[in-house]
Amino acid sequence: MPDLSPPFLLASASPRRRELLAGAGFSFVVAVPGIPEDIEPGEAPDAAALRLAGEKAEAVRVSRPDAVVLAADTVVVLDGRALGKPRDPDEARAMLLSLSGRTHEVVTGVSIRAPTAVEELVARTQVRFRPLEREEIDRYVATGEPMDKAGAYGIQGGAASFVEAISGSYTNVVGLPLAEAVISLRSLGVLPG
Ligand SMILES: Cc1cn([C@H]2C[C@H](O)[C@@H](COP(=O)(O)OP(=O)(O)OP(=O)(O)O)O2)c(=O)[nH]c1=O
Repeated sequence: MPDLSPPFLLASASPRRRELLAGAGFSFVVAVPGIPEDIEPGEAPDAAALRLAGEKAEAVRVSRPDAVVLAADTVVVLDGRALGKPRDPDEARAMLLSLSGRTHEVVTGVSIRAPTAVEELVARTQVRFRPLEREEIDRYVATGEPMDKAGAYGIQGGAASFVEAISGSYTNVVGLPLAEAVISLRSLGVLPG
């Protein structure tokens, strides 16, 4: 895929987002937004994901108004409640137990800010977990992998075998819905074709 012109910035510290975007053939520079990522009490998960994606993009855009800035925020939604990253291993265990044997939704808000226009989207994917044994949850949490991930799991890692079914975008679950992002970049006119 050709380079974007103007310059393309990924406003993210997430190695997953970097890998997904690079794997899709984009050239970009990473800028870490460094903003607090708290969901406000009573805030709907979709609204929170979109707000946080917008704040991350804006935090980078203010110092680079010449660039196209892409940011995203992913939350896991169970019974209408957003699960972010676990604060500690106990919370990771509790999150995984609550997801066991059930279907949840993974929601990613994406914000793309170009010099003269903005595109925002929310992608949703349904994920069904098989029933999990307490021991395997303990073993998984002990690997440390859940700690920097929404819902305390990585579908691309040790939690792959937890997933019985998925409906919707896989890359959305990993943190960046690529097909939707490319469509938005096209409609901003910053991606040829
Ligand atoms: C559900 C799930 C989430 N995740 C990750 C994607 C995101 O990196 C993370 C959710 O946290 P986010 O706050 O969306 O992203 P981040 O803090 O890692 O990075 P940044 O805000 O700087 O862009 O969870 C996986 O890697 N695999 C999964 O299966």
